[in-house]
Amino acid sequence: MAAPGLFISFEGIDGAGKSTHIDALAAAFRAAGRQVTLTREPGGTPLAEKIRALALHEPMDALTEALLMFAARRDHLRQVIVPALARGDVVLCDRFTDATFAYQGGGRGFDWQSLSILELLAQDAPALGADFVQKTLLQPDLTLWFDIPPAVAAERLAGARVPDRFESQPVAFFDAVRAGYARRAQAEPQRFARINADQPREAVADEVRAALDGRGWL
Ligand SMILES: Nc1ncnc2c1ncn2[C@@H]1O[C@H](COP(=O)(O)OP(=O)(O)OP(=O)(O)O)[C@@H](O)[C@H]1O
Ligand SMILES: Cc1cn([C@H]2C[C@H](O)[C@@H](COP(=O)(O)O)O2)c(=O)[nH]c1=O
Repeated sequence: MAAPGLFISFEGIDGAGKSTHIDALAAAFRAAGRQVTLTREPGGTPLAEKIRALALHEPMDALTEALLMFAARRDHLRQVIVPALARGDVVLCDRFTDATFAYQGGGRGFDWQSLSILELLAQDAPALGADFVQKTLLQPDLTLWFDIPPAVAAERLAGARVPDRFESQPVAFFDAVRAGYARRAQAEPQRFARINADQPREAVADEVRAALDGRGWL
């Protein structure tokens, strides 16, 4: 019998270092014989990538930003995530719904209750496909939260690329985003693994591997 699908998300403030570790984890799963779908949010489909370009570069208010994130996510769920999980793939996703609560909720100050309603709407089950039958919201099986002080992340990003709308925010914004992630992690401690990202790459990789060990996935 094919292995059931597995959904792992990678979260953290900009520059935390999550992208650095996604490819290594994909290689580990492939070496274990698993089919891997590597994707990201906002993005992952042609439509969602167009939304990403708008959300990262065009001026807009917090509600517009939140609506765009969920619109992109719905298309991504329909086109990529749900079909991949149904095939039995390991889905490695660079950000998912926790990012909306952390950035639009924590960072922009948008209220969490409204975000929860949008989350429900974006996952409206019948329209996600006949195979998508579930009673609860789709959440990752594991969320790796790369936690780092904003000043350290900013130093890593400095000069690396032209900053987008989020990357150009002040440290205080990322303090609030980080607090948003902490709140999500506290609410669902079994799903979240906090990775201390303020360490050399090898030490971070060891923590990532330790978070996977014991779950029987690799
Ligand atoms: N442990 C580390 N120590 C020092 N520098 C690191 C470490 N991990 C990653 N970096 C560097 O920090 C920068 C940001 O890393 P990366 O792009 O992986 O972060 P990210 O969390 O994916 O950021 P973003 O969400 O903004 O794309 C890169 O230049 C990367 O080489
Ligand atoms: C999913 C999601 C993302 N964001 C923000 C977080 C980042 O600043 C960018 C994505 O860029 P990355 O370098 O690929 O991580 O978008 C957000 O504000 N809300 C979300 O839901």
